[in-house]
Amino acid sequence: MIKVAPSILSADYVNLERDIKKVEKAGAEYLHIDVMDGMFVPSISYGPGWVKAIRPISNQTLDVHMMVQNPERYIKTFTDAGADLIGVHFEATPHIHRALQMIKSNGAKAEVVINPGTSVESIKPVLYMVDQVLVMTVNPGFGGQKFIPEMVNKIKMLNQLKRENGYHFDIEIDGGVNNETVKSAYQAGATVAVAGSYVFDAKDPADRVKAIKRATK
Ligand SMILES: O=C(CO)[C@@H](O)[C@H](O)COP(=O)(O)O
Ligand SMILES: [Fe+2]
Repeated sequence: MIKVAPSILSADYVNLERDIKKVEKAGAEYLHIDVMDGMFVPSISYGPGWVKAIRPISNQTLDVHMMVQNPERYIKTFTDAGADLIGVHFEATPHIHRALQMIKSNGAKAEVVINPGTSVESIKPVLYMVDQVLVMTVNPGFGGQKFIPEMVNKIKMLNQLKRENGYHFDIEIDGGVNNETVKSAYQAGATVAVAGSYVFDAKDPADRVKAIKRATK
């Protein structure tokens, strides 16, 4: 069964604690926190203050997706705030190896993220050192977009590289995930599913977390 990472981007910010408790109780192992800087992506979302505020009210893995240009500048701020896992985009820095090293040396799990237009080939040199790879299944910047099915092939390639080299990283998908789109990704080897609008735009977010899990039984 896939692990579920609800993205608070689509939660009710005024009732954030209530929404987080609902998905945690429903069995969501991760909480996905989308940090957007208005440069790497057009939107601006929230920063380390949110991670610090959420840390004491959730036992979930706090999964920080940094959509930030030159993320090295902020890694320590986010690990100090309580992030368990930090994702940095291959496209956001000329120093992806250094950025991943920084995450690990600050005590968090390190994730490399690739946009839909970036190949698996380009991140091969850092696969030996990561705890998780995030395959974007939409172009980053906004919730509520449509899953790009062509990305499933990248999951297959990553899964094969895992097998061939004895790597243990998780493979996460992010964007347009629901109880239907998750199926092919799971079959290809995805182990963690981010879902924002599908979970939080629903009347009952707990049901949606369970529906994603059921679809991958
Ligand atoms: O990183 C992002 C968007 O850039 C995501 O984490 C979104 O929050 C996913 O939203 P949905 O596509 O599930 O609505
Ligand atoms: Fe995300």
